[in-house]
Amino acid sequence: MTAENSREFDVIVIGAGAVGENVADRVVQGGLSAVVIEAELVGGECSYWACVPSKALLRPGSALHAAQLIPGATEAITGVLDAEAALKHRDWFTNNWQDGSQVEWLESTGIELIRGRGRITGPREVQVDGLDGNSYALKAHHAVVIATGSSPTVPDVEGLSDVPFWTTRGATAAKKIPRRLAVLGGGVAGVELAQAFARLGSMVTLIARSRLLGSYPEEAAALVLAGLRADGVAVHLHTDVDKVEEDDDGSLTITFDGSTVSADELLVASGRHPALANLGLENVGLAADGGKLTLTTDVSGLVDGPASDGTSGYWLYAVGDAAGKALLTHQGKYAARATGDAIVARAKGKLHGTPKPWSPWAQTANHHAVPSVVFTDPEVASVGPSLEQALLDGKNVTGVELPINVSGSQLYSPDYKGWAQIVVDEDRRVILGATFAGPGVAELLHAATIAIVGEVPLDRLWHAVPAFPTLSEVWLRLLEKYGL
Ligand SMILES: Cc1cc2nc3c(=O)[nH]c(=O)nc-3n(C[C@H](O)[C@H](O)[C@H](O)COP(=O)(O)OP(=O)(O)OC[C@H]3O[C@@H](n4cnc5c(N)ncnc54)[C@H](O)[C@@H]3O)c2cc1C
Ligand SMILES: NC(=O)c1ccc[n+]([C@@H]2O[C@H](COP(=O)([O-])OP(=O)(O)OC[C@H]3O[C@@H](n4cnc5c(N)ncnc54)[C@H](O)[C@@H]3O)[C@@H](O)[C@H]2O)c1
Repeated sequence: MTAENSREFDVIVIGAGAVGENVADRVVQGGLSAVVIEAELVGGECSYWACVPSKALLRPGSALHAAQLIPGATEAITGVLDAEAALKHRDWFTNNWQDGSQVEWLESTGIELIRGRGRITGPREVQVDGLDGNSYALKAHHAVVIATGSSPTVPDVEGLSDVPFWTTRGATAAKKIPRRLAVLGGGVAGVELAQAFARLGSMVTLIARSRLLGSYPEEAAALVLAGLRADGVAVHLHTDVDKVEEDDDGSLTITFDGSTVSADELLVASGRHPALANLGLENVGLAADGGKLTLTTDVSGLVDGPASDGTSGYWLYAVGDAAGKALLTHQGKYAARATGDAIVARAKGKLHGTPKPWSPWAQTANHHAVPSVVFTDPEVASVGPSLEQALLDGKNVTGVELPINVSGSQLYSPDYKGWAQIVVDEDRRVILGATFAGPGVAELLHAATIAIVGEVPLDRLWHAVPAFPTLSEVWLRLLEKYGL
């Protein structure tokens, strides 16, 4: 028996991942009412099947390896990783896939939650098939926000649809470590999870149709490749998978390049696309273009289309993975803060039209400074364009590159291997991009992000003195090599 509940809110947010939660938080802080609709767990992919569990699975291996690299500590290491304890730690980190604490937080902020699947039925209107069996007809006074995240893109490989395989959900929520794991895809998810499982005891084969980490500089990817190989991962690059078959004993045979590999599990990590299917977008004139639906948004997250054509005012927004720009939690949350604040500002008549760059309502950094970290060992930390990308963009730039070899890296380990690159805009003499690869470099990244966002002139950056003996001394070496 279903009851129809008609409700009205200032803002309706579809999807209670990290991004949806943040939009709702900002609008409520701005004095508007908000409801979030969630079909699965409050907290979304990052908390339960992505960032958090994958990092929990990687951290024991990187902690052990860091100790193994330094004389004095190496001698103290007499055992191997305890996979069962690592899985238990991962379970703790994901709250055992229970979202009670996140629901408590929602309640404490005054955001209403409706559990169910949301679907847009018209301008400012959302229908929810509630998990409680009820149906909800919701109306938004100001805005509907699509924060539905992304779904794995599964490649068209012969036999794949007939066999059981893991997407990143299967891998991050694994209950045991498979003896043999095959990984299809050499992007961030593929390399991180290949290393995590190799260090936890799996024999891992990674097959990538191009090089590893295609959007990062080759020198950085080469260090990650060496790290994977040192952990015993068999890596096959520039290789297409031809066929996947299930054997009588339940194992899988993967055929590629005329050879085969057997595996107990296959992880398909070949990219993601915005989760926009069955969202009712056709009801507001947004149809799939050539099969896949993507949305175009302005700097405030406003969807380009019927919602911004002036007929029904500004009301439809997309943020986070659903907007398809930077599929990263921190960048999605940044976009969420800007979108939430833009909705409030428009509701209060403080914002008309498109917000100015770098105003609180504009996601300007999405176009200049998106930081990302590949949490392998060695790590890769990058922000802004690589030299290759900047040159493709037609910028007048100089690249400065060097191996990381400073007192801080020697202190880290006598065998430390790292690489760094900065990209200098010659017209403005500021840094446009930076990449660091090596153990422990993730914490170097925010300095680069600040230098880029703040457009700090190189001559002033020269006065930012790195402490001795830290990895940050690489900044000084880079500026010296540039010619300061
Ligand atoms: C293996 C892996 C590791 C990652 N590691 C990192 C990392 O270390 N750092 C990082 O920054 N990023 C990482 N990411 C990316 C990160 O997980 C995403 O960028 C982030 O989760 C996006 O947040 P979101 O809120 O946009 O979407 P999601 O977290 O996917 O949330 C969307 C929510 O919407 C709900 N939903 C969807 N459709 C509907 C509907 N119709 N009605 C109601 N609810 C709906 C879903 O159930 C979901 O809860 C990783 C991704 C993967 C796959
Ligand atoms: N540390 C992090 O921040 C982190 C970790 C994991 C994932 N993520 C995010 O999640 C997103 C998805 O990660 P991902 O690794 O799945 O995507 P990705 O886009 O980084 O990599 C996809 C890989 O799959 C390969 N591929 C695509 N189609 C293929 C095909 N038909 N056959 C064989 N290989 C194919 C690509 O060449 C590429 O190597 C990323 O965009 C990233 O932003 C972030």
